[in-house]
Amino acid sequence: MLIIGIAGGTGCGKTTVVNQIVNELPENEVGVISQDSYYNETSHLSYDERTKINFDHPRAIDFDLLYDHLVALKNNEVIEQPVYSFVKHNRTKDSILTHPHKVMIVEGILILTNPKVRELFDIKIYVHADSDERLIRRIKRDISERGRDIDEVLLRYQTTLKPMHQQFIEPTKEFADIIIPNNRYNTVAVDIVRTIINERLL
Ligand SMILES: Nc1ncnc2c1ncn2[C@@H]1O[C@H](COP(=O)(O)OP(=O)(O)O)[C@@H](O)[C@H]1O
Ligand SMILES: O=c1ccn([C@@H]2O[C@H](COP(=O)(O)O)[C@@H](O)[C@H]2O)c(=O)[nH]1
Repeated sequence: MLIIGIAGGTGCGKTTVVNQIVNELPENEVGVISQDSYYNETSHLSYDERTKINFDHPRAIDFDLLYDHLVALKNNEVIEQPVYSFVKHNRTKDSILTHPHKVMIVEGILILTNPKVRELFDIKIYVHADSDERLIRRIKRDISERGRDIDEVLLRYQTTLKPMHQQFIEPTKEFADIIIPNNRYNTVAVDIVRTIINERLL
């Protein structure tokens, strides 16, 4: 199994890059794990308390579960990947049966911050987009897809997204084997990553 970690700040285009890679590979050979599925289970908190969580700090993520799931997949076991709701700020009661594949892609803002998880990656990729570009994309996406308004996104950006990005996310660029510049759609970089995957799969 080849495990690829794709990190980068919110709105940099990780999900988009993953989809571009996956779309060109045979369906049965690639699986995707999202770090977002591994936000801590917080049913013991009220909705208001959950809105105050700092979702951009590494301690918001259940890295132990993510690590256990990746090891299980490596051992050819099927896992139950939790499903997260950005509207409720919590895991739902559902899970997705995720089967091991020749290529497993793990994407998320903080996945390169955890040393144990980082060690499991055969290829580490960091997707870069400038912070103004990321903020614009985040505003548009969170309003249209995640039930937020402009004040919520801007307040969160100033209070947590920006400082956490500088403290935890941007520094993980140094762990990357490949950095994809993604201020514009970068099909050349995606082609290169796909070629590397195909070579490793031979
Ligand atoms: N290179 C790009 N240029 C313009 N918009 C992009 C680009 N990559 C992604 N987007 C858009 O930006 C938003 C955030 O992208 P997404 O892939 O969800 O980022 P991430 O997963 O890193 O948060 C989406 O609406 C997506 O369509
Ligand atoms: O309940 C939540 C949990 C997380 N977030 C934000 O999501 C992004 C990470 O997702 P990307 O798809 O990589 O953007 C992170 O910046 C959290 O702040 C949220 O808004 N609500």
